Amino acid sequence: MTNNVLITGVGKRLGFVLAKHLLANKVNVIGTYRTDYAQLDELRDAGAVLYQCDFYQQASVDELIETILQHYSSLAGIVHNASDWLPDNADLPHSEIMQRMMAVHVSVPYQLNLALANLLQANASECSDIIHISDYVAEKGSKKHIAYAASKAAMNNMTLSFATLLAPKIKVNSISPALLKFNPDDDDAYQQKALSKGLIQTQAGFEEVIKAIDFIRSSRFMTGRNLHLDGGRHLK
Ligand SMILES: NC(=O)C1=CN([C@@H]2O[C@H](COP(=O)(O)OP(=O)(O)OC[C@H]3O[C@@H](n4cnc5c(N)ncnc54)[C@H](OP(=O)(O)O)[C@@H]3O)[C@@H](O)[C@H]2O)C=CC1
Ligand SMILES: Nc1nc2c(c(=O)[nH]1)N=C([C@H](O)[C@@H](O)CO)CN2
Repeated sequence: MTNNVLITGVGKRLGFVLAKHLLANKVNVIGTYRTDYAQLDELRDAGAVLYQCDFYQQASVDELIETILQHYSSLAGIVHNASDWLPDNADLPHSEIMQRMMAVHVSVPYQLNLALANLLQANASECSDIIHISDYVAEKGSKKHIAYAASKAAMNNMTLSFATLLAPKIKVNSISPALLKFNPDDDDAYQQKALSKGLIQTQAGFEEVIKAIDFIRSSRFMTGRNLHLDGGRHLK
């Protein structure tokens, strides 16, 4: 029985660690990357099949879909992890910022879900999964990442629509983390401010999401839901 899981954005951080975790658990990982980091060879050596795809280039997305449909007859899951955390003051026109946020967090997951639904239906086991990796700010808003937060909110709305459309075989859920892991250029002041926003004032770590993904994949009943992994931010 094939156990193929497509993960988008496996080049670094959560996507990379998640791919390693699933490979270690005998999952056939199909990964997409934009930048070809040296560490991707670790995934290749562990058996992952990786495809380069820039979600900002529709031709690249079309090629990815065509390639997956040609090479695979079933999928056990899709994890939409790829994401670009663009601030509204990025050195781009606001029109481009919004277009990019909607492309990577909404349009491409939408296209992949519809194009690959039959492969998810063909999965031999009882259920298949679509997991949208969203963000706590989808429900809170963000004064510095307005377009990003809006696109993650749209992603959560797609969870509701696709869960209804694809039930009962395919479960569709969101995971909404906050503060998983700082980026290297986050200074101490920023880190302290970000930590102070939660009741549990620590970085969750990527393992928090990996455990949530393992739970969702083991569930036979949860669909159309949003797992909040946010350290109690909603109560501050
Ligand atoms: N880290 C955190 O604290 C939090 C993370 N999240 C969410 O969790 C998920 C993982 O987070 P994290 O690992 O930090 O994310 P990163 O921003 O570190 O990595 C995102 C990945 O997506 C890829 N990507 C970005 N833009 C594109 C594009 N246009 N086409 C194809 N791939 C692209 C990146 O590729 P490249 O390296 O080439 O740019 C990278 O591999 C994301 O969905 C994020 O929004 C939510 C809340 C908190
Ligand atoms: N694609 C990304 N999305 C987000 C990131 C990131 O690094 N890449 N980081 C965050 C932060 O954790 C923020 O919530 C607090 O610093 C949010 N989304």
